[in-house]
Amino acid sequence: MSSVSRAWLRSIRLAMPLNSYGCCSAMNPRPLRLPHVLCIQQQRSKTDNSEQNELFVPVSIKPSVNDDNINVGEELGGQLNKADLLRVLNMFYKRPEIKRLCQDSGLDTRLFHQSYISFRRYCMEVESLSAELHILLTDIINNSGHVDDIFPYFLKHAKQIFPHLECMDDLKKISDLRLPANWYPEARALQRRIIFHAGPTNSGKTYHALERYVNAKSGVYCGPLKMLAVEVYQKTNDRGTPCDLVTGEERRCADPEGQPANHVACTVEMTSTTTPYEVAVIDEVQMFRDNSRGWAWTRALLGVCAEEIHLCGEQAAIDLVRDMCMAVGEEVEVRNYKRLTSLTTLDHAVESYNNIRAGDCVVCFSKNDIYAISRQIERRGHECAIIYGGLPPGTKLAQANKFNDPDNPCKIMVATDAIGMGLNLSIKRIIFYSLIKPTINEKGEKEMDTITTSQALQIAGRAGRYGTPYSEGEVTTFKSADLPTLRELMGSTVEKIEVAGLHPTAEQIELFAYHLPNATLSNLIDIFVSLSQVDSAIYFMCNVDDFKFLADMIQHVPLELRARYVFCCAPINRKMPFICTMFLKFARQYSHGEAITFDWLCRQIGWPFQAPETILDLVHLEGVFDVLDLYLWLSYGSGGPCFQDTRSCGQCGRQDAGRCPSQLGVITSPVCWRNTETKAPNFMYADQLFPGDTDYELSPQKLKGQRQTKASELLEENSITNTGRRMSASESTRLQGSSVLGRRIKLKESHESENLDNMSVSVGRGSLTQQLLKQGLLTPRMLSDLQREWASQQGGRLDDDQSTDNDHKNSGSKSKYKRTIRKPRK
Ligand SMILES: Nc1ncnc2c1ncn2[C@@H]1O[C@H](COP(=O)(O)OP(=O)(O)OP(=O)(O)O)[C@@H](O)[C@H]1O
Ligand SMILES: [Mg+2]
Repeated sequence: MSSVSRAWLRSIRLAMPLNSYGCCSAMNPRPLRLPHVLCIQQQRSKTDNSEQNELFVPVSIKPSVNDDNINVGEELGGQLNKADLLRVLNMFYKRPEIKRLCQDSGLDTRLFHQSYISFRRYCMEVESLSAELHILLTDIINNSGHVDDIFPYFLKHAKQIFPHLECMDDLKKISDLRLPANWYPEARALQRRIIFHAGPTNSGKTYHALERYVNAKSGVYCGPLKMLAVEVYQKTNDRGTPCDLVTGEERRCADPEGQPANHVACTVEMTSTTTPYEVAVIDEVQMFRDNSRGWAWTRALLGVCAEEIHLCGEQAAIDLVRDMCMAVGEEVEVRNYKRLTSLTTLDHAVESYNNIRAGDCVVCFSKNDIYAISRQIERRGHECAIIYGGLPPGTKLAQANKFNDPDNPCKIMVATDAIGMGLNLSIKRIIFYSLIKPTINEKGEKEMDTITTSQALQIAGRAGRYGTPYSEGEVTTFKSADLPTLRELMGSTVEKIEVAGLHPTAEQIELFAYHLPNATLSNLIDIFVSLSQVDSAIYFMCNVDDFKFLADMIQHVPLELRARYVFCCAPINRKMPFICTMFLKFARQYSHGEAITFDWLCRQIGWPFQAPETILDLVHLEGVFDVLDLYLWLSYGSGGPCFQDTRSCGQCGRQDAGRCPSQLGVITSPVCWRNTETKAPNFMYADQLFPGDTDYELSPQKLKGQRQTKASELLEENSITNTGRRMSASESTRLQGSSVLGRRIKLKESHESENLDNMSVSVGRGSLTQQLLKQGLLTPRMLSDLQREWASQQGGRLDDDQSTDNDHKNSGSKSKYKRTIRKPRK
């Protein structure tokens, strides 16, 4: 981690007084909830100025060129002796009076020292000093002037290399985040009705809010996950209310002509704060406290222009919502709900893969575990649906649909906590494979920590959903040793949510850049965070590490600040080098004004590619999917903490900028899809940077739709499950030594109980069977007939062990088929 990041982290530690997750709250107990005015705090005290000052990087000063070669100072006062000059300057530096004067002018010891070094170098090296300074220095050397008289010249120099000294008050004003509600004048002009649907998981909170939404004249649903936004989009359209879908990477219009519908289901980051709605639903509002995404919920609550706002979430967030709304004079009506079905914590762990049965969902927190668990389950003849964060949304949805489909034999799910919020899945029993989740700490190090009560309850809450075949949910662990911890978590109540996230907006950063034109974007963010003031009784500054990481990565690429800001908001996994490389390439192409065509993209990602054969191939493919997602995200230029807050599109002047088809246009004028003069769609202009294949007749939405389809086809076809099945033992051997991940996977595989040779048989067979089923060449019935026929040809009888195996009882004929074919190979 760079020293800047470290400094920033130090500052954010100070800046986040009461993070409900973090150690800060332990060190710094939360003050009583006092009226706002009383508890507004500056994030750090004056004594912390030195930490702030560390963030300011001196600007190098180029000496002015003396064109006419006339050195007036030298002509009047004679040439300066360098040794004498150095002596005088050092004398100046050592004077305590000067130090005091500097301190009064905002120069702490560090800034004073840096300013002095720069000033000394300037005086010693410059071709000709200003006449006044030259004469003053000559006088001091000749004992006819006082060394303190250098101070005004020194201070002028210091202000040149540290421009913030001139505008500290302005910077503090810009970074004053104490009244975030004032950022949304449209919302403030309304008298909004706020209804909080509070209760445990599966209590019908979202259901009741959505009932109101669907029946309203217009509405926006703001969800925490793309999957949830898609679920609402589909359900709303199914009920005959046209509804659009807006996520960072995707736009779907209910209307074939692309006319916006009155209803929109979006991810919370995409909420428009300028479009008026009758009803807004903001789901999973306990996410206010999320360290990286919390700002999006805060923005949605404070900014959405709706007559009625329905919030759904944990009871733990009620007080916080009340406080936030009280500040703007809005009352909160709370509706409490009870869980609709039972959820029982079992008193025994699962312990063996043989005990996994239909309706089970095994939850783990690492991709390696996903691979290992799904293989073990598939080896026992069960098909698995797999959901984890890194999978593309389309694939996740397909997996969820497959699992929920009563006619699909796939009845076991392996998932990470990506399923943990709001989703309705046909799960009978949640099995925690582990209760330890890796997290990245402040120093960027990986830490293993037990999941929080809220996480445990949210994940467990997926079992026994109302309206599914499993009306009684169960939760347990895989290992017996974890059971007491789970019981403790399940018996705890979620801690009150104290603070909601905030994030600097593009406008604020732009104003900072105006005052500090030489600072890098990452540095501007550091300074902003460090200077900012928040009402710490209610708000905290979200973590901006990812933003800064991307800003550092593209710092050397010449970009306008707004475009740079858009790039840095891209939701990418910075741990994937391939994605980072592509991110840089996108930024470079953009900077050169070169079109980022789909053909160009395909060349970069090596399209068309073959189906992955090893886990490393698969990991790479996931990276490719993310790159396609990034491409789509950039082509919409969406997301980011402030984009939809722009009052009107910079290019076309459209007021409802949140719905402007080219959201990037709202921010970075070069790619607005409308012609500035005529306000007519301007496809050439829009397609300048993210054009479609060749067909400029299509609207940008359609072009993007095409790419989206192409992308999701790739994603679908090459999902992890297919790859997992394709992989054989010999193939996985090739992973050995090829990367850390490869080595880890190899290690895991070598510990797996069954031999890999067997796996390759069943795995390969599964894949062919699936293909045949998919192509319609084989029906499930034909398959079971075939299995029976084959079994009888092979000697017909299942051995005793197999016939009593629980797996077989639950998974039907398919598992028998696999066991039977293994025997001859042995
Ligand atoms: N009154 C109802 N009539 C019919 N179905 C309902 C009713 N209430 C809830 N449901 C259904 O029950 C399931 C769970 O409800 P819902 O998703 O609203 O729960 P929730 O409280 O929002 O849960 P979570 O906290 O997990 O998001 C959904 O499939 C929903 O459609
Ligand atoms: Mg819900």
